[in-house]
Amino acid sequence: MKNVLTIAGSDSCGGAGIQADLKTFSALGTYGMSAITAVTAQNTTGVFMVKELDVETVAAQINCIYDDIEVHAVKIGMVSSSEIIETIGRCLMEKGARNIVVDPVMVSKSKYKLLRPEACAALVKVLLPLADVVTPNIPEAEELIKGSIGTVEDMKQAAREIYDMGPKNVIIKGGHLAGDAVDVLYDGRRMVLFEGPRIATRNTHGTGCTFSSAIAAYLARGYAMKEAVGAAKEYITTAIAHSLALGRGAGPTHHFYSLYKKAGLIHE
Ligand SMILES: Nc1ncnc2c1ncn2[C@@H]1O[C@H](COP(=O)(O)OP(=O)(O)O)[C@@H](O)[C@H]1O
Ligand SMILES: Cc1ncc(COP(=O)(O)O)c(N)n1
Repeated sequence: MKNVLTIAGSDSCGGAGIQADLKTFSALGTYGMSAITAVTAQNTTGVFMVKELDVETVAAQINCIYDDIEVHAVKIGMVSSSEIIETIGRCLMEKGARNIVVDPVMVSKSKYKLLRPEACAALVKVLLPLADVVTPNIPEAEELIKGSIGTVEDMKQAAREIYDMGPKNVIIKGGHLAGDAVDVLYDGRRMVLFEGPRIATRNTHGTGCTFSSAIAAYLARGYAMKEAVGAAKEYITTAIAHSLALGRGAGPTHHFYSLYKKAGLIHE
């Protein structure tokens, strides 16, 4: 069994954040662990409250996991303040963490700011250089490069610019553009495109969390980066295709569809 850690925010409605990450880790046959950075009160219609944890609590969660259990990959999601970002950076360096996936969460689909504006610089300075891969969506990539992205060519250029900020690989996710759902992976030498059909649904709460956690799970299982991203793309496409129309807003992805289908529990 491979063990994967998520360092992220809790989403009370279970569609994004820590909850999406742990479901993804389980569905992909890995053992999931968590260090919570903030507790959010949210549902499919929006984020209603955010309570950041203090840095001692964040550090203690990370340290006690690394002191006891082998961590084969770690995914970092919502980290709202510079202090928490710096603490995570320090802990991961001290513990020699490997297979680090950074999802630079900034704003929720429901338009709530999950990263304090002044913490963006710390994210770039501390987390990007530690990342084996960073996975911005289009608005996050635009914020990082301070420019606008409207085409796949723009995504490639953004990937080059973000690569220069220090991560070993960059994926720009195309979920926010029109047309097919195209993601671009850049490793400093080659640009690889992952193309999936765009699924017509409003139920995309937690897609970015699910995708980055799937990459972490596959890296933990020993996949090379390109193969991990390809497998994660298949996973997220299936999870969106069978997403759940829960609540009055954007419903969540379905993590157990592939497993249930294989077990003969789903008949279509
Ligand atoms: N409607 C959709 N149909 C198919 N794939 C999608 C759709 N929306 C997003 N994706 C894919 O889901 C993954 C997460 O992307 P995105 O939604 O852009 O991230 P985020 O949740 O961070 O905004 C990417 O692989 C993207 O291409
Ligand atoms: C705790 C937490 N982490 C991340 C997201 C982003 O997910 P989305 O962009 O789908 O709203 C979220 N809404 N909540």
